[in-house]
Amino acid sequence: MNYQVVIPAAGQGKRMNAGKNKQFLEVNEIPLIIHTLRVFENHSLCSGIILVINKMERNEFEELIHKYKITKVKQLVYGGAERQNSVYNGLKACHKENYVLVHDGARPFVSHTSIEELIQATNRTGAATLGVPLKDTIKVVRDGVVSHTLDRSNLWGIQTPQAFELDLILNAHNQAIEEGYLGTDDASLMERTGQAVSIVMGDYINIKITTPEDLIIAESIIKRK
Ligand SMILES: Nc1ccn([C@@H]2O[C@H](COP(=O)(O)OP(=O)(O)OP(=O)(O)O)[C@@H](O)[C@H]2O)c(=O)n1
Ligand SMILES: C[C@](O)(CO)[C@H](O)COP(=O)(O)O
Repeated sequence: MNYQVVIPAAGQGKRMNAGKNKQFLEVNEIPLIIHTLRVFENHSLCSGIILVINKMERNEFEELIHKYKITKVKQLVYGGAERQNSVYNGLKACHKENYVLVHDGARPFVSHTSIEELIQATNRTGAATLGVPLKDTIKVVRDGVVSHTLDRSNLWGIQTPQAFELDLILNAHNQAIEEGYLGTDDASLMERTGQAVSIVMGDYINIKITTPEDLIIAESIIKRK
């Protein structure tokens, strides 16, 4: 079952504190975004990539796409102030095909196996997300004091890709706009429509490169590949 993927890469990388979009930072001498794009460039089921970028960075992205021969990028779409805005802009550019995946440009280590398991789950429920059971104890904290501890047995760390039937996720985004809801992932918008979202076991190495420490981990992951 072929799919298209929307890759939001229009953030500022504030938590990385690198003075530029973290997508351009190199891991093992290759820009982060190229590591991510190559996953889908090299996946036979991926029919096309919609890359969501900051308008001011178009030249940089075009140069990298050309240099590294990423042929599946079908369109460069401009992002918005929030990740949700960026993803929505990317979804609107998708053509009516089976499934659409939404995957953070800052997650370079997702595997083809995980993607294919995600698509199989989407066949069943119309929506699915990768995730991993949490390993740390999670507590709710208010004003610097622990309020209570959550039952870890039902808590998952959610990753991307997340996969959807295109019409369903577009409807969910439109509903979120009408309700003024801003979520931190796309599955949460689907949940609000009452749509079942399947959870698919991901890999703990499918990390999101967010803070400087993540670059150290990324270098070691790459070296072990
Ligand atoms: N307005 C935004 C915000 C985020 N993203 C993208 O969404 C993914 C996940 O977001 P995050 O890891 O938070 O990236 P940044 O927003 O760049 O990081 P920060 O919050 O530290 O600024 C990233 O690939 C990022 O480029 C986006 O396309 N548009
Ligand atoms: C979508 C996501 O990667 C799932 O864990 C996460 O919510 C993105 O959060 P961010 O703050 O936009 O990086």
